[in-house]
Amino acid sequence: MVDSEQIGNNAENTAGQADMLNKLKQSLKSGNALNVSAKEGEASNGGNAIGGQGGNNGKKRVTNVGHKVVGSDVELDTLRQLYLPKDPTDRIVHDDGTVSFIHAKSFLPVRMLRASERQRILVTGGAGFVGSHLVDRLMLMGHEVIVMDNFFTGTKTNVQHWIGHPHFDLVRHDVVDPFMIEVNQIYHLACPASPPHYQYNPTKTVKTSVMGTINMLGLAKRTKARFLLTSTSEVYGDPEEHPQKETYWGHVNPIGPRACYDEGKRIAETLTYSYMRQNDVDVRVARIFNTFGPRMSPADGRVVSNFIIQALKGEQLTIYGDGQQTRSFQYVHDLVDGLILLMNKNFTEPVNLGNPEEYSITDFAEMIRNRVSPETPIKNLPATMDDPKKRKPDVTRAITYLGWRPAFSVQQGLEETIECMDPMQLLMHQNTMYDDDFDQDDQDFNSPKRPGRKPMPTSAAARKAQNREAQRAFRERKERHLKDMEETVKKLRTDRRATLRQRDAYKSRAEQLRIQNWYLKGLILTLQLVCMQHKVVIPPHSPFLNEDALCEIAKVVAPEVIESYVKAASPSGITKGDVELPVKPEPTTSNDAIYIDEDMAPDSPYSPAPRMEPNWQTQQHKGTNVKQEDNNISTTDFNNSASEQQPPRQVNLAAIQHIKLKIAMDEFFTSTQSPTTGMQPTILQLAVTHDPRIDLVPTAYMRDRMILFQDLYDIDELVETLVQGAAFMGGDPTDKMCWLVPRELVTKYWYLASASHDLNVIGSPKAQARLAAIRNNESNMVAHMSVPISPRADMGHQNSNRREYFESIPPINSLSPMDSMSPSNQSFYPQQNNYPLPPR
Ligand SMILES: O=C(O)[C@H]1O[C@H](OP(=O)(O)OP(=O)(O)OC[C@H]2O[C@@H](n3ccc(=O)[nH]c3=O)[C@H](O)[C@@H]2O)[C@H](O)[C@@H](O)[C@@H]1O
Repeated sequence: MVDSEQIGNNAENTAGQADMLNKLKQSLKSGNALNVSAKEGEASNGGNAIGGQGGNNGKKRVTNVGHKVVGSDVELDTLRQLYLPKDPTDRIVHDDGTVSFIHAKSFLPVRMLRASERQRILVTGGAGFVGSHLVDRLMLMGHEVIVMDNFFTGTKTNVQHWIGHPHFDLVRHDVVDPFMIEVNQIYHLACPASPPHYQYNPTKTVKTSVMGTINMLGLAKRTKARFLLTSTSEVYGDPEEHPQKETYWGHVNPIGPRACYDEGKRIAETLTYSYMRQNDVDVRVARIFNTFGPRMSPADGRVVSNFIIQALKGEQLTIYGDGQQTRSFQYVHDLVDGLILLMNKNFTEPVNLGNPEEYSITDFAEMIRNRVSPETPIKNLPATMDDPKKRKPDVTRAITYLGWRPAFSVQQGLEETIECMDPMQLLMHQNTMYDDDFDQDDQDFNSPKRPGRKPMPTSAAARKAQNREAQRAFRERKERHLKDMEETVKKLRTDRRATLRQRDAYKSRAEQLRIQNWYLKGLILTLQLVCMQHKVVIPPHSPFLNEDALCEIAKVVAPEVIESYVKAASPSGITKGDVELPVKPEPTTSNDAIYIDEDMAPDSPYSPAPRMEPNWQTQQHKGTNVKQEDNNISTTDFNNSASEQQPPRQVNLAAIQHIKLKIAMDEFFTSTQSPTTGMQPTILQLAVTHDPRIDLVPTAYMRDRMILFQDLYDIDELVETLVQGAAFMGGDPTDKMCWLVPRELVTKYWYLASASHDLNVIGSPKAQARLAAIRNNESNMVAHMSVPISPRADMGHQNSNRREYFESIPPINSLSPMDSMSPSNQSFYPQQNNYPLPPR
């Protein structure tokens, strides 16, 4: 269990790690943090080496590596360019999490070799830690290199700086499977080398060692290539001889956890020499001792990378066992030198390649701790099984036959390795697949989960459980996604239906407007023709003719025209004497004022100035009380006498009525598509000046009468009665037969109706049939039965209004016969039934 205090401390540690690493790097460059005492020309082995043959005492700081004799010599700085961490220049990482790769690439210069000197070299495992350094050197030497790797422990990043080079090829291939290629040399490195890696899948490790080596030896046999096997110090097992010479046969537990690797390499050596003896394959065998250097993965699990990372992160250094076991560590460039020398020298016996600088693991841990972070604690964990107690190479053979000895001190190698640790990689390196090797108590971090693949559990059961969990999560995600999709589709369908409905409504409205437009154009044309016929000059269009305009018009038209206009606009319709030009109304702030258009309001900045409405727009209406409430305009108290004192109102009743009538008429004409000849102006309309509202009364007969008797009635009251009470029964709206009007209209304004028509209509079978149909709600006519003209009546109200309206009508046979044409004779009208009659 990790206690909460420790978690808190660890969280702080994590936050400061990036800073800490950067500081370390900085100070490392200036040689301070690690207390590095190794200077050029100064002997140094850190004082911890157990010493031995070929020790590093007195070693100079290395600046050049390789051997001229085989052409592998190169400056260390050149190699450093290939592995020192730097910002990648071949890509641009974008803020949205995408990356653009740039193809333009420059490579380090490689040696120019004659064709006869240039070798085609296959490096199996060439993308791994050791393999990639070998590839760098072979490339710089001017050879053609083919890297084969299955990327189990290797990465493309290790060799990416050569990808695209004409001398370089990269093949993703598992060496367990046969591979055909024409080559001159084969460096066979492919096999995981770190104990946690090779013990992860022991069977695969054995297959890789055995089948991989057979495949490569077969290839060498066929192509007559020279074959170099990278064997290991592990073939000596837990050695009883110290230091280990190549002649020592080893001490290996064939059934232990390390056997897959130890025995695999031993059989690989057996196979190599079998092919040599049996098939004349030109072979080399290198027995590699513990090696470290740049490009070691933070997840490698071997002691050098583990200790460096732990020290850099301020974690406990983990020593397996008592720490008295020894190892000899060599820097990777020395190993690569040895491998190239071995390949190119004529020596077929196995050769140890290692640095005899020997350390106990405890000493090595303290050395790294003291040089990186002295406060870092060291912790002992249980020993791993079959862990060799000591290991140190006898490199006499390498010195004698190859002229090779390790050049790098462990200190210099460590400096370079630490310098090359990528801080980002270190921070990412938490909870690796090997965490299970440690007790839970030893987990320094309870780090937040990182996105991406989970670490691979070590046990098969845990892997299965992880797979099951992943599959379940995937299923759930899929189901959620499908559900979301279904809902989206449903919503889109609903939206589509609504949009289609709206589109249809717009279409039909557009069609109505088109017809209305056509009709209005026709009307204007007709009016123009009439005006031409009667030599009337049409004044320019203006919603309100002001004083100036009227004076202007008066210059070109007869004075009677102006007089007519003013007369029509005056409330009484009577002018006294000379023409009375309308006066400009006083601006009002009364709440009762109704402005048809906001722009026409006196206060509006858009109001045309000077502007003067005709008087009829601002008159006070006798007996009429118009209120504006919730946009509803109600007219009440028709019968109030003129004597009743009403406060003066700036009410535009005439304009409102005009608009109501106009809207209603538009509706009729667009819905019924009836012929409109009935709306053509009558002779009286053309000849006699009259209130413009009369022009909107649908029946010509009624219009004429209204003009004739316009001095006898109150136009406002009459129009209001029509607007509120007239009902359209369908058919041609200009046909008086198609209208029902309020009873009041017939009784009060009897002179506007025709008694003979009344008789004819009521007594006619046609009227009876119509009314019967209306009452029974059967006729198609009912479907487009119209309604009170009032624009307030929407469709929803129309039906109920209509029903109530016609239900109040008695059966036709109960009506009293009209026995007189006299308007004064009230028996002429169905008194008791109180039902309205259509206008004549
Ligand atoms: O590096 C190498 O060249 C060699 O590494 C391994 O050999 P081994 O000596 O077991 O390598 P490490 O895992 O680095 O272990 C070295 C010693 O350090 C100890 N160790 C390792 C890791 C750690 O965190 N703590 C720790 O005490 C191990 O128990 C062992 O005693 C491989 O088995 C060899 O094939 C290979 O040649």
